[in-house]
Amino acid sequence: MTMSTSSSNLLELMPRKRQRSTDNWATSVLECGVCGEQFSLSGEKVPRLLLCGHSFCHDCLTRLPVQAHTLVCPMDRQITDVGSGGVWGLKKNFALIELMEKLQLGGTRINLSKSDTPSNSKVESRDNEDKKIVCCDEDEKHAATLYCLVCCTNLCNACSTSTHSTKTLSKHRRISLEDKPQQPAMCPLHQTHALEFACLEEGCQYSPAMCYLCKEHGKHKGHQHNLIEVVARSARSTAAEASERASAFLAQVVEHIMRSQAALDRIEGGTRLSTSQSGVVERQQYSGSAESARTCVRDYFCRLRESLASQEEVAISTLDTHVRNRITALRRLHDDATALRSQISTALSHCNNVSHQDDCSILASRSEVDALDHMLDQQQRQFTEQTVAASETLDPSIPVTFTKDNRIHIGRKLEIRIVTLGLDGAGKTTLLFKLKQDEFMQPIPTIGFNVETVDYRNLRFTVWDVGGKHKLRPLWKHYYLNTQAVLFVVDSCDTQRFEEAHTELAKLMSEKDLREAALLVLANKQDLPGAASCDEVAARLNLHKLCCGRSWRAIPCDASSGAGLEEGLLWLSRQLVAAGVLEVA
Ligand SMILES: Nc1nc2c(ncn2[C@@H]2O[C@H](COP(=O)(O)OP(=O)(O)OP(=O)(O)O)[C@@H](O)[C@H]2O)c(=O)[nH]1
Ligand SMILES: [Mg+2]
Repeated sequence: MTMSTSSSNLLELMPRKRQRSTDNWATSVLECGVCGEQFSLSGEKVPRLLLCGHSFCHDCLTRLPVQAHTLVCPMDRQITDVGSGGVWGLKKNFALIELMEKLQLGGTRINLSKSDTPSNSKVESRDNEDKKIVCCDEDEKHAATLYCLVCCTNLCNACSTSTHSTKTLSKHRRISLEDKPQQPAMCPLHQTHALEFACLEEGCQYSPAMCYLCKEHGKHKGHQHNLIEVVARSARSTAAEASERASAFLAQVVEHIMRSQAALDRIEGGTRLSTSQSGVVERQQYSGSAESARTCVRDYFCRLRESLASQEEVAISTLDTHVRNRITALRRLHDDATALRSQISTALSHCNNVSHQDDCSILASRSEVDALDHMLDQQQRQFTEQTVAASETLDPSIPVTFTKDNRIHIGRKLEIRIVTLGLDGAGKTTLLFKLKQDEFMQPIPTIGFNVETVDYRNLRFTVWDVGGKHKLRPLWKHYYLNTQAVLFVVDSCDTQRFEEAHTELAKLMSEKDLREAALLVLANKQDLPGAASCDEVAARLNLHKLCCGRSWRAIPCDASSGAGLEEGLLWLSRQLVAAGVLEVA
């Protein structure tokens, strides 16, 4: 649509000639400048505000052309940004609405729509318009206000008095023009007869109105019928109900459009027009929720990078300290060896000299040579011992391993502390022996604890095995501190005690010191007939619920063959080690 077309449309929409008295200021202020109809508190005639300050009714605004989300004011041609929501997005003129409400409450004689339904307000304002153009039949310049039921004339007050001044005429009943009875429509076939009846036959539904002659002798003869006003009343009430429903539905849809538009604006952000204190209209950028979410993600990763950077610094400083210590130790070794070399060279040269002496002289030096030989022997033994002890210092490699919490371990073995718990007789000690010596031994019930180190790849597990007898269980808590993993052993054949095992495990899981510890449940004694499967053990111990949020695993095993132990150690190492030069995985 071009601007010239819109201008011609605007002309159509410009105010009609108004016939209201100018002294009724409230009426003229509360009219739409385009259609001249009165504003209403809501609905189609509600006043909406343009950027230039002019207000027009919603109905007229929806008929103005919208180009690139802008409207041109019909009064001063200033442009208003309406956004993608169109006219619905324009602010209502609440000041005007408030004024109308106040006038209504104060009883000012203005005809505000109370029903507020768009259709009602429209019909009402059109009715008002029509009523106003009824001229007095005696003098066309006057507006009629009365209707004489006898003379059937529209009269103004003055003409009513002057024309009905005689004794006979003064008795004529005159009613307000608003109450004037409607003129009955006449039958197109029998023009002297009014259309008084409505035909109720299905075939006549498109032209049901009929006069007496049509009903008695014409095409509706014998048809079901009723009085036209009765049928019309029913149709009118149906239409009114439908109008009310449509109005409510429209309001619902408009509300939905506004809400969805508001949600879109909130997500996308954009530009908002606002009026400063000095009255200047300004455009303000505002960010939507999408941008806020992006900022939140960026902040999170920024903090993560900062935390990683500081962890990296700590790790590098640990490495530097390690390297410094290694270099210092190597230098000391080197210096000691250099001093020793000098001592040995001196002794060597002395021995060489003595060996070339004559018989008498060599005999005199004999004790001195023996002492030298003894000293060399002693130093060589000491040197060999030191060299063996320093073999690791002489290894130039620097093995590095990282734990899951990004701590660094430098050296061949990363030490991990584990505690083995479970009911008495579950097989904890048997499993420990199997791990350590690869032997199936018949242990006696543990009173106190056993501790062993088990090397696995680049890890060194220190495994604490604590007695599981009922009276020893209160001692378990002394083994929790700094424990990185718990091995909970269950006798898969002892189904009667699964409940007891569940209770003990539940207590362990609530321990503060074990909050970060990984949990490996070993369903032991799988070699015995009647052993419950690992899944059954997991279900009976309710592991999925008990260990929610923790790193855990249940593995079937038997201590007699060692089956399942390798898998368990591998799983543990993967839980505790992130990466390293020797790579666990
Ligand atoms: N067949 C079979 N017997 C096992 C297995 N594991 C343990 N046992 C036997 O179960 C019994 C109890 O084993 P222990 O290792 O002493 O049990 P525990 O959990 O250390 O018991 P407490 O020290 O009292 O807490 C011993 O007779 C073991 O030989 C297994 O996998 N298979
Ligand atoms: Mg034991």
